Amino acid sequence: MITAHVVFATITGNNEDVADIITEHFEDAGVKVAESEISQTDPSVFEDVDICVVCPYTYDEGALPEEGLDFYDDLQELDLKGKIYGVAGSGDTFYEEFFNVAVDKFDAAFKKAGATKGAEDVKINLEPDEDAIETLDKFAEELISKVQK
Ligand SMILES: Cc1cc2nc3c(=O)[nH]c(=O)nc-3n(C[C@H](O)[C@H](O)[C@H](O)COP(=O)(O)O)c2cc1C
Repeated sequence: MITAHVVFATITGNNEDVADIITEHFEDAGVKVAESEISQTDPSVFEDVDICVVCPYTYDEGALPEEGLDFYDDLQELDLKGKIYGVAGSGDTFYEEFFNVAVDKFDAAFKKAGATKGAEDVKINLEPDEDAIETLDKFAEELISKVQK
């Protein structure tokens, strides 16, 4: 059975919604999945699953979630060779060049840990709408198919 862990950081709920959509897709596809909030999670949980996902918000012109800084630092120190990862976040296009910068930063952290990118980064604007849900379903599907290869 394929296993996955989805970690989210949220202030107003949008990234929890993003994580819920991905988690539900995994469940419907028969993937054994856990979902947790970033400050309550040690990144070493990723060592025990096939698919690793982070859904972060971006704050203060490109800043990572404050409560996720330890997680972010520790993630880069892990050895995640052979793991499939994906990053999907919600930001706000109002912030222009800083739009969803935390997604790029987590992508770099997973790369540093040696994990394999299973799907392109997803950058959602605010609350996920119908189009965003479709994009997130595709994202989850791609991650699963990458494991099956
Ligand atoms: C003070 C402040 C700063 C923000 N800075 C950024 C930013 O630099 N880039 C971005 O994409 N979104 C930024 N946002 C928007 C949030 O990332 C966006 O509303 C996101 O959907 C919040 O996710 P959450 O509902 O999971 O907390 C900012 C929001 C606030 C209130």
